[in-house]
Amino acid sequence: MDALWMVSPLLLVPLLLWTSSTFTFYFKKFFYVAWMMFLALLAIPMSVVKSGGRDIENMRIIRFLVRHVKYLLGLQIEVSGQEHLQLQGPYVIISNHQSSLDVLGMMEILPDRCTTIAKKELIYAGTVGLICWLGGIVFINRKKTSDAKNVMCDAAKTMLEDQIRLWVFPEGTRNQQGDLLPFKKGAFHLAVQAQVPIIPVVFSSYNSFYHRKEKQFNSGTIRLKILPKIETKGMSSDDVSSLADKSYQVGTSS
Ligand SMILES: CCCCCCCCCCCCCCCCC(=O)SCCNC(=O)CCNC(=O)[C@H](O)C(C)(C)COP(=O)(O)OP(=O)(O)OC[C@H]1O[C@@H](n2cnc3c(N)ncnc32)[C@H](O)[C@@H]1OP(=O)(O)O
Ligand SMILES: CCCCCCCC/C=C\CCCCCCCC(=O)OC[C@@H](O)COP(=O)(O)O
Repeated sequence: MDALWMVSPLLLVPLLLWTSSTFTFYFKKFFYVAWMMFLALLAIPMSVVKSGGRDIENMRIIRFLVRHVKYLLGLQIEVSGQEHLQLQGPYVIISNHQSSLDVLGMMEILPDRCTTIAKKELIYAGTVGLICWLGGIVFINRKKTSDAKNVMCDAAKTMLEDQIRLWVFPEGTRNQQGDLLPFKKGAFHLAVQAQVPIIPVVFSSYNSFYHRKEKQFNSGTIRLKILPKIETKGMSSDDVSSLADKSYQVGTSS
């Protein structure tokens, strides 16, 4: 009987931990990173066997392996406007960027032959970095604008030569304020140089279930709205600013 009295409060500890929302926050964050690292570890040999190295077709493997992760985190993803992605050939997708959780929404709708532009630091993220490289992700150095621009100019050519679609986060960084930061110009130069349409995608705010400051990570729904394409045919570099402004307005009003 004495032993039971000593053990029962101890049994409460995991229960209290489990119900504490701060614990849930850290647990889910840790689990997300660890699980993605593990999935990347699986994806690396699969990609090497399938394509022999860096190849955009490896994005199919990544997309397939990531799609269940939302369930493990208690998230649902609702998509509208899927028909706007049913275009032939290359295009540029632009979307707002809130957190690394955006990868989940991205993999939900990622079209074939589509990869993304990311900061070069991501390549050092262990197995995740390696699978990003194998998936053909285009890395840019944000601290060296001229290098970043050159890489994106090359990407415009590769898009056409290899029939590739590119996903760019035109805010250039993560933003959790529920609004849109001013757009950088790279995505619009890219679309104009390749003369391909832009497809805006709007992620709903994560604030209803995820708060970094308050350490909250509850269950919730991510809504993805795919908007009609914005044409760039016939545009030149002089039109880039107005194209960026127009895309920004489309994004803020959706
Ligand atoms: C199976 C397991 C799996 C595990 C996980 C797998 C994950 C798999 C994949 C998911 C990966 C997701 C990764 C997400 C990562 C997201 C990011 O990293 S976001 C950060 C990086 N991205 C960006 O920064 C893109 C947006 N930025 C830009 O486009 C910028 O414009 C820039 C090219 C970086 C330049 O930046 P900056 O100089 O600060 O800004 P601007 O004001 O835009 O430009 C200055 C000046 O230059 C002109 N200009 C810009 N680009 C070009 C160009 N390409 N060509 C010519 N000129 C250009 C621009 O017009 C400005 O001049 P102006 O006279 O003022 O107009
Ligand atoms: C050994 C190194 C360990 C590092 C572990 C980190 C690995 C991350 C693991 C899982 C997350 C999977 C998805 C990763 C892709 C998301 C990357 C991301 O969102 O990068 C941030 C970038 O957009 C903007 O960054 P800044 O806020 O401007 O800076």
